[in-house]
Amino acid sequence: MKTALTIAGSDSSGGAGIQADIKTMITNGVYAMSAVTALTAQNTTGVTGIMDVTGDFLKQQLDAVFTDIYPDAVKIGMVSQSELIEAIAEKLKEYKAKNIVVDPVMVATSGAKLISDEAIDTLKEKLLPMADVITPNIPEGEVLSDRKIESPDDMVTAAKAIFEKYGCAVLLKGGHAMNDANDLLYTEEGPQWFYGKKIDNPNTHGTGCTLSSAIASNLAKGMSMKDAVEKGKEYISLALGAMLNLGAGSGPMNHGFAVTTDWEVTK
Ligand SMILES: Nc1ncnc2c1ncn2[C@@H]1O[C@H](COP(=O)(O)OP(=O)(O)OP(=O)(O)O)[C@@H](O)[C@H]1O
Ligand SMILES: Cc1ncc(COP(=O)(O)O)c(N)n1
Repeated sequence: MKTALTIAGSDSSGGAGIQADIKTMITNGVYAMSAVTALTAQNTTGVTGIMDVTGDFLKQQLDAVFTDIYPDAVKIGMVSQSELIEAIAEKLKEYKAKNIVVDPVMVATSGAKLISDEAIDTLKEKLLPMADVITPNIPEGEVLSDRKIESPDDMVTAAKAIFEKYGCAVLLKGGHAMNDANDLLYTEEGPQWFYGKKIDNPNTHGTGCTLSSAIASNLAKGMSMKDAVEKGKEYISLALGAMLNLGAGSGPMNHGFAVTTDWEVTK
């Protein structure tokens, strides 16, 4: 069985962060592991508290994982402090991690800021150059490219700028901001659009976490970047389309739409 590691924050409501990542990885057929960067007290209406782990403890978790069950892919999500980003960069280099997917999480759907300004600089300097692919949404793409993104043409210009600056593939997600759920992948082969039908579902908590984990799972299984993105997008469309409706705010998706309860113990 292929294996994947998520390095991210815990979402107590289970729709985003580590919990979304693990549900996604299981449903996509890989063995899921985690290194927790922070605990959040969070539900579908907002984040009420964040408690970061220490850099040393994050390193301990990464040592424990990499020295025992080596991950075939690594997904990185919420990391709010520079010290933690530095710890991740150091350990990924030490263990020669492969298939690194960075979701540069900055602001939650509910509006809470999930990264310090100083950490954004460290992310740019230390982590993005190590990534195989980064998956910014439109506001994150604006921060990383230093330009406004207001049209599909702007998305191409921004993704190219990010690709050239950090030397990694860029999946710029149109999901929240543009009319359709069209995402742009920029690689050394240039731009490629992945078209998606916008699903009329307000429950989009954790869509970014979920897509990046699906891509990491697909890379772990040996897919090309294009196939990993295409299949990842299919997965998120089905999870959103399952129309789960939980909580008072922007609710979670049904990550386990393909999981069956129709099993029995054979005697
Ligand atoms: N309503 C929708 N219908 C179909 N696909 C969607 C919808 N909303 C988002 N997506 C898709 O979900 C994926 C995640 O994109 P999105 O822009 O929502 O990321 P994000 O803002 O980082 O997510 P979040 O911050 O909520 O975790 C993309 O493939 C996007 O196209
Ligand atoms: C621990 C954690 N990580 C990431 C997100 C972003 O996801 P979203 O923007 O969908 O709330 C989150 N809310 N919580």
